[in-house]
Amino acid sequence: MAFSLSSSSFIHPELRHIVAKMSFLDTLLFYVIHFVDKLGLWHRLPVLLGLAYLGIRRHLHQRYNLLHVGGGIKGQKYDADEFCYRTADGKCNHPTNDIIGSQGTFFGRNMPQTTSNYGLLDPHPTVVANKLLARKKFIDCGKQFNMIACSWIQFMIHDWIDHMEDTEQVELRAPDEYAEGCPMKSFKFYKTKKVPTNSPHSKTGCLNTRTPWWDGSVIYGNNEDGMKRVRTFKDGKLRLAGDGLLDHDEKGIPISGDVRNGWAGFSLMQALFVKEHNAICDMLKEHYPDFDDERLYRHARLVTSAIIAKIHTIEWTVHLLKTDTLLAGMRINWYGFLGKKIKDLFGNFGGPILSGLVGLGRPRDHGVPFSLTEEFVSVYRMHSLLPDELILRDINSTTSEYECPPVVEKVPMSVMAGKEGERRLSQIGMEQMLISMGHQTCGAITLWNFPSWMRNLVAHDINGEERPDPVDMAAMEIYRDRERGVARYNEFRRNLMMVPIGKWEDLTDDDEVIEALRQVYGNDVEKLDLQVGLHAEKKIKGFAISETAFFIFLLVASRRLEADRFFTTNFNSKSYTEEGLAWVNKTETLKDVIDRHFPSLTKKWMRSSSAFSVWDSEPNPTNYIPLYLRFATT
Ligand code: HEM
Repeated sequence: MAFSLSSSSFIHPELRHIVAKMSFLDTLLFYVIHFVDKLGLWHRLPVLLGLAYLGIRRHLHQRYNLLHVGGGIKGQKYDADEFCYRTADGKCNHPTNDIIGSQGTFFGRNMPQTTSNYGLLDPHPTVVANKLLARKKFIDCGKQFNMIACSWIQFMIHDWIDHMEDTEQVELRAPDEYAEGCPMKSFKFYKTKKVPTNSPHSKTGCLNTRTPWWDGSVIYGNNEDGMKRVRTFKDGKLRLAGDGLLDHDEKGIPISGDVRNGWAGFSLMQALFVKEHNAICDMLKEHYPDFDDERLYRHARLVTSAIIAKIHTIEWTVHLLKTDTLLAGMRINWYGFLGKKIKDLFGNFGGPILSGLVGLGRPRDHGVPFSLTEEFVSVYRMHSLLPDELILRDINSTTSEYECPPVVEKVPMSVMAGKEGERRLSQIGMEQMLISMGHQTCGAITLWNFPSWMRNLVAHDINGEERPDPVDMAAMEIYRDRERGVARYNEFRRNLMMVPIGKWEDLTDDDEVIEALRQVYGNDVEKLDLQVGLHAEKKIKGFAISETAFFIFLLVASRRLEADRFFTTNFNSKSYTEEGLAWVNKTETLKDVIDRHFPSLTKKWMRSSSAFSVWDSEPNPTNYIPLYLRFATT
């Protein structure tokens, strides 16, 4: 039966082999989304139907787009009651296997490694970077997203993912005919480390040097040594300098959970959440005077990590994908269809749809142990969010309320990175930096917008030390996806059950882009690199990213919550304390966190509805949300 359905002429011929693997019921569900996809319709549907479409899609991705890598690594059972806190290296979170999700485990996959035979240099990454990625003129993303939003996502990336490097280097040398226009004729970098996996999907896999859980490792570190470095071992608190910013070691490297490839905006986010952690410690100590340093630290870490996850889910993502359907969808992920008020009153009684993923009785991994995936890394390559200059504003000006303060200086972003960035940040101070970033729009995720300064970038190693060989990040990103066997754009879409493109006009209506694509890839749409496709794709109104990238988010954003014991079984007062849970519950937005530490700052400077939108923009009109969804979205 499944065969006859899958071979139906209704299904795009290139998707039939995927459908052939499906159960009868899933094939029927696939028909529904495929029908909607063919009409290009889901984002125009009324909210409830849009949510139903996304619900079906997520279900199918959970069934067919989660592949476990590294079956050979055997973990052990452990006593979950004894480890009812987030450990330094991410061990002891999966209910029955202590290793899953810990530092140094494999990246998973959402689809098999590419089956295409294109070579690593076909076409040359430098040519792709020059012709399609390099910024000609800064393209901003309007009022939707500001530099705080841009720094926030780097803050998240450094919580979740980073590939372990090999000790062997590779050199990329621009072909002679293009060398002229290149910022660097050649550059060297370390290969990604590949290790045997014992998995059917891929013989080798890559290792994550960070803990993939949403555990705040960006401020707490990814192992015992990292954790010791950041703690004061007094009252549960973390180290901060006297000016409220991160402390530094004798070499000028910040003391924080992750110090690789940072810049002042990223460091500011770290410092803000260290402040939050320390404020939670104070609150807990007041309510529970018997708690010792260790207990205060453990509870405060759980609470801080949950606040970070919550802000990302119900605020940052909603601003990235600014549509009513996603506003409802993301809040339903946290609070459920019945909304916050009902959840506050009755707790989790209705399962994931009615009461949300958070606080579910048990973690759910859909039969595939939790990890973040290669494809997830690829869709988060969003360096075009970064501008070329940071615009500093005069916060002592007599500007009237909510007006954009005047510019005092435009500082090249390259200067704001690394140690020099840290030095500048301590001169600028937290408040001026927050207000300046709040008022600056960030870059749009589109072609010809890759920051110029990152094409000759001094990168940093895992200890925050400068690398001797600068790199062309734009070319390197193309190389990385190929090196890691991530499918190119069309194969990626097919694997996500999306209709592939047949010609360049299916991707974009921009003639200039089509001409440039032809120059680089000829008429071979299969050759199109994933990054180029994601950046060129026509966007859904309100979305700052492509639809193709979004379907990976749809799967992984839920998974980060529902697979984690501390957002499900252990999201309770025993692990978090009564007061800790109340702190998570009352914190809804980044503005709430900023207000806690700088009580008059947003009142004076922020007109926008969210700290992630440009601050002098008009607040959102109350979105049209149908009556039956009002309680879910407020
Ligand atoms: C000043 C800011 C930033 C600098 C200097 C920077 C630099 C770098 C460098 C050097 C790498 C490693 C490249 C490699 O060896 O493959 C990297 C990886 C990456 N960056 Fe950034 N980055 C910045 C901001 C951002 C932002 C805003 C995002 C947005 C999401 C982002 C997302 C990523 C991702 C997804 C990776 C891949 C990680 C992996 O391979 O596991 N970065 N970045």
